[in-house]
Amino acid sequence: MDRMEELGFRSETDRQIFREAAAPVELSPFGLHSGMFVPTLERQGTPEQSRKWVPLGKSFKMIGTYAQTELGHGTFIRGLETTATFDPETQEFILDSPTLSSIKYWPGNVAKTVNHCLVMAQLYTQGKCHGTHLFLVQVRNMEDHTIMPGLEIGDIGPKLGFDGVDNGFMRFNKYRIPRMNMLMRYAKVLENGDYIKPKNAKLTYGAMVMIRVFIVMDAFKTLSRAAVIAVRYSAVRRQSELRPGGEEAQVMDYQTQQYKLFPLLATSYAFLLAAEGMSQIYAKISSDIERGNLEDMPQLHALACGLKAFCTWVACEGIEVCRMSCGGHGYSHASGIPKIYANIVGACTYEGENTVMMLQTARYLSKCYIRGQRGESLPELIQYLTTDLNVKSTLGEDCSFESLVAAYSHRAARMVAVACKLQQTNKKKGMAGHDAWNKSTVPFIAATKAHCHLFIVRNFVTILSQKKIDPATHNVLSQLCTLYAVYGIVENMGEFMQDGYFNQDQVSILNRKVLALLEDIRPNAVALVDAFDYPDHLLQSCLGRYDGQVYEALYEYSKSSPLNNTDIHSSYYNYIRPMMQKRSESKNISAKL
Ligand SMILES: CCCCCCCC/C=C\CCCCCCCCCCC/C=C/C(=O)SCCNC(=O)CCNC(=O)[C@H](O)C(C)(C)COP(=O)(O)OP(=O)(O)OC[C@H]1O[C@@H](n2cnc3c(N)ncnc32)[C@H](O)[C@@H]1OP(=O)(O)O
Ligand SMILES: Cc1cc2nc3c(=O)[nH]c(=O)nc-3n(C[C@H](O)[C@H](O)[C@H](O)COP(=O)(O)OP(=O)(O)OC[C@H]3O[C@@H](n4cnc5c(N)ncnc54)[C@H](O)[C@@H]3O)c2cc1C
Repeated sequence: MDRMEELGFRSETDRQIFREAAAPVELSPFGLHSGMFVPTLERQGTPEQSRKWVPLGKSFKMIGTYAQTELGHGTFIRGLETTATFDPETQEFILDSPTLSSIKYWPGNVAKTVNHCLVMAQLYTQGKCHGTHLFLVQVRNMEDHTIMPGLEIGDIGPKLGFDGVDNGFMRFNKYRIPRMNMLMRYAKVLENGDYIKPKNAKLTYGAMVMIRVFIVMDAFKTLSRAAVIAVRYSAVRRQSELRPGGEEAQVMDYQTQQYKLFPLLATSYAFLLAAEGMSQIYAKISSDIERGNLEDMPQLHALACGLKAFCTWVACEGIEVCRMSCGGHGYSHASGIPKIYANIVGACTYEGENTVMMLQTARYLSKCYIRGQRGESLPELIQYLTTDLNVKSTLGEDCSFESLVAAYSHRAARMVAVACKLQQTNKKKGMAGHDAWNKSTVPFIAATKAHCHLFIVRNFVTILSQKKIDPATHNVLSQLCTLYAVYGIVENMGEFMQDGYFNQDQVSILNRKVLALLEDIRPNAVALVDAFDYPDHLLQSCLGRYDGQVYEALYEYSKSSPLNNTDIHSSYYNYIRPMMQKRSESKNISAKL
């Protein structure tokens, strides 16, 4: 923290880059403090509350996290059981964990690190429940870091990854906090206990929307790092004879290796641009919301949910492909890839479990579809829903951007229509609304993935069409954009072909194009990963080193393994030798052994 001050790092992005450089493969134990706790105080507190608490948070005089999930509920926020009951006599809220399932469980850094939490709890005042709200709660003594009386706090134990984060549990036993510790920017409890409700109850969910936007950028960062490692290693690794009797080939010269890695390289560039686009949309709409204009809040929620789920699912699958494309060495921590995977795969769950997030976007698409059918105007990003589904593709040998975007628009519009019609058919069969919805959610998930895929392809094309880029760079980026789009069609051909949108010749064109693009990109593959400019320190990979000295690095890495500190391990003396001695004393063992 002090070093960041010395270096004059003011922006959160610069600070995050510094944190990643300082701790390249472990998530910071202060990440949630900086990424969720402080921004939520800024956005959900009154001006007075922000003025009081944000400086304390930014100077680390107060260290906090976001404590929402409980043993019994993570997804269903309205089902959270922690209570915050207002006591007008003492002007306090009484926080309580009334049941075993209400114990806060999972909040990052709650176990040993933080001294404060933002706690999501059901607000009760004047005998009435007003739903979930956020409360600032001191959980440890500021002098000696002991747990405050009335609280039970601990670590939840080992996890798949996220080792730098002490996820914990926390139980409240009639724990009192001042009335003014409720974040009251949008909802308030007056001294007499009167509840002033917010313009929109979902404003208290704002912190999650913000982090979902961050996670889209995380999906890019993690996938691109794995791609850098795998592509560089594929340039160094020689294995097997491509030409009989010739020298062993760079594995990157095998078409199958190119088909594994180059679409992921293209996806990395697509996700970077999508994350930047998402961040710009978030900045605009969240500032509108802060000024009281909530009109685009549903669109922001739907886009953040959908992209967070789509990008983390694709990134995690892609990181695994990168690992496997490095053979045995990819399975070693020396490659750096297992750690990348272990730290990001949780993102498919945290900040909104991906399926549930996709269904939020699906719900928004369903409503927009109905509005479109009525001829009502739709937000620009959704206008494709009114695409004429009788139109066929005009795709030619050149696989133009226009024909590719049209294909993705058609696919998404068709799939949303199929899901909505199933939902409507279910209703006509007499199903209740919630059953008609539930019995159409599988097609809605597929349609929502198509919707997100369209956003990313269209965004990539738009940026290439609008940005001033030198011709050589534009040519290579256009190859990546075309590869991302064509590969997505080839890999999901059934969804594009179901209504005969492409003819047989066009399918052949696409299958030929994806292979041709692999050859086009091959000469620039290493340059395209070098362009991300990740220092070796950040990659922590013997396989992805900039200098390509892979075997030297692996040998040094292995020699440094703690198991090599002694030639004979204590297990020989404690177990192996006694076992062998016992065997050799046995009568039926031949002395000749
Ligand atoms: C550890 C390292 C951290 C590093 C941190 C950063 C460091 C530095 C900073 C910058 C760099 C950033 C890099 C960080 C990268 C990320 C790190 C993340 C760390 C991981 C920490 C994890 C934290 C957590 O997991 S916190 C808990 C998250 N929990 C959830 O997300 C719960 C998900 N569930 C929900 O959101 C809701 O239950 C729901 C939306 C699924 C349903 O809500 P419900 O009230 O039931 O509403 P529903 O009936 O479905 O819908 C009613 C209408 O309301 C609309 N709506 C719902 N939600 C919203 C919303 N948020 N906004 C707007 N509108 C909403 C919904 O659409 C309905 O509308 P309709 O019109 O009626 O259809
Ligand atoms: C690494 C990590 C860090 C975390 N950090 C924090 C933190 O700092 N603070 C915090 O408060 N929480 C944190 N969490 C908790 C996290 O937010 C929750 O785990 C997440 O919201 C998912 O909720 P859940 O665990 O209840 O899953 P569930 O919702 O129980 O998921 C189980 C299954 O049920 C399905 N499901 C649930 N609801 C529906 C539905 N309506 N329709 C269809 N299917 C459904 C899901 O798709 C899933 O397949 C963290 C979790 C992890 C893994």
